[in-house]
Amino acid sequence: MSRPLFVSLDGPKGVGKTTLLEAITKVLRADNIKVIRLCEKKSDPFRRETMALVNRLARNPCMDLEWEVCARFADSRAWISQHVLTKQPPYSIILMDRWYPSDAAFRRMVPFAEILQLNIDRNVQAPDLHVGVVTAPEISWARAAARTRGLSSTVMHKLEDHVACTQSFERAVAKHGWVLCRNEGMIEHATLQVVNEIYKLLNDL
Ligand SMILES: Nc1ncnc2c1ncn2[C@@H]1O[C@H](COP(=O)(O)OP(=O)(O)OP(=O)(O)O)[C@@H](O)[C@H]1O
Ligand SMILES: Cc1cn([C@H]2C[C@H](O)[C@@H](COP(=O)(O)O)O2)c(=O)[nH]c1=O
Repeated sequence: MSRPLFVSLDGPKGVGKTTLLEAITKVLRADNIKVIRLCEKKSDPFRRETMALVNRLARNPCMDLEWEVCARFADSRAWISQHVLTKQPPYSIILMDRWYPSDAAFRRMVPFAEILQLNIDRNVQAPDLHVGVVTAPEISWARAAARTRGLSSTVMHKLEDHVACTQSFERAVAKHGWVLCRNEGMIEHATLQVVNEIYKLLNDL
């Protein structure tokens, strides 16, 4: 297959997505594979306005605002799909830090399935391999808090919200058949699991 293979890693805060992406990149590049590392947050030209809206939603939770937030995230991903993903070189692997349904797992009012549909309706590119990274919420919460940058969340401040978000990701992974990667153990184990999934996919193409 000459088009790039699109792999996304998603999951609650602090589960180790960035750490894992770095480790996977090293392993693949050591095998002479062209790896393009992307991050939804940094590829999105409308990010500042959207996060301002997410902040407003956190202060004033209501259905209309929540729909607006979901639509904006989906619009941004449609933009990235069209202007960034299509520009990547053939025979490469795109590793994306967060993609849909990231925001869906943070939402409490708009149903998960409807947020997925918003993305599908806008032709947001679906990943070839969708990896949901999780840990027990207490572990990711503690790991995130111990980082120099801390939790680094604009709106996520309570462990109970993080627990709900983790459960939401776990349900989505099970329901949609995404690859579940538990990262409670050593990072090398999680890395090997995801790399093996990527090689399986490459072999099947
Ligand atoms: N398997 C592991 N064992 C121990 N510590 C780990 C493991 N994986 C990641 N960590 C550590 O956990 C912390 C959170 O990891 P990381 O920043 O990669 O998470 P993240 O999912 O990218 O977070 P965010 O969603 O906030 O961007 C980091 O300090 C990282 O070094
Ligand atoms: C905390 C939080 C996050 N999101 C969405 C916004 C992005 O798509 C991701 C990234 O969040 P991060 O803080 O950069 O890890 O999640 C959200 O929609 N609502 C939230 O409360």
